[in-house]
Amino acid sequence: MLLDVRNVTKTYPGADGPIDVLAGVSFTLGAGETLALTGESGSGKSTLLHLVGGLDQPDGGEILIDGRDITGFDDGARAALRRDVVGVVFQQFNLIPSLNVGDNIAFQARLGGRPDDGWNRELAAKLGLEAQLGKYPEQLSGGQQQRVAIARTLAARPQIVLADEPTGNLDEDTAEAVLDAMLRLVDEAGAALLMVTHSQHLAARMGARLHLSHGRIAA
Ligand SMILES: Nc1ncnc2c1ncn2[C@@H]1O[C@H](COP(=O)(O)OP(=O)(O)OP(=O)(O)O)[C@@H](O)[C@H]1O
Repeated sequence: MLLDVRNVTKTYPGADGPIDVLAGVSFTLGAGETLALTGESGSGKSTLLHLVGGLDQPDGGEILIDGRDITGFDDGARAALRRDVVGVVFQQFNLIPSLNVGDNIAFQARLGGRPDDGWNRELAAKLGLEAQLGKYPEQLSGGQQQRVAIARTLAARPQIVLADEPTGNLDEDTAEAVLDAMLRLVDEAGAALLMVTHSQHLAARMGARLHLSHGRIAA
């Protein structure tokens, strides 16, 4: 199994005592599978994505990626995980202002030692960014920046794509096109996608759905 999340817990300190944001969450995600993560604001969706992406540590439970429990990883191993295995698309796009769109797209793949200009061009075409390749992030609209961030993540060919509302800033048609591209690319690359979305419509297009409520997965 590509991703195996077992009984993960995470507690944050709150004004009225500790808050059990995740109170024992378990699920699996295999190669080629897509999973929509839904739940009310504050239900712990971003927290869960951060844990799977190795950006934060759970208080309990195990997160196995390709059979290896990442919860015991040190900082170096977690950085390697994000460089080589897991790709994240968060709500902040974190594009590099001094690099043009083409170089932003290529950045992560180059960092991971997997540069592939043909794949980058294909991604730019699929995400409608061909005309923007020479531009800099500040010259782009929010939706264009979001598509560059998605292209950059997919360019590195991660086995697991984690996306936190990746189409949140986009109009309906563009959101649909971006999801089309992500699903197709995940399918072609045999990767897996875990995507937070508030859109029931987009969630319905994913292979399965995980609904978080009160720290647990609701049936
Ligand atoms: N670093 C932190 N310290 C303390 N509390 C936190 C921290 N990060 C998140 N929380 C709390 O944990 C809960 C879950 O937050 P999280 O961002 O995971 O929710 P979410 O489901 O992604 O929400 P949204 O849909 O609004 O993005 C919230 O109550 C939040 O205030």
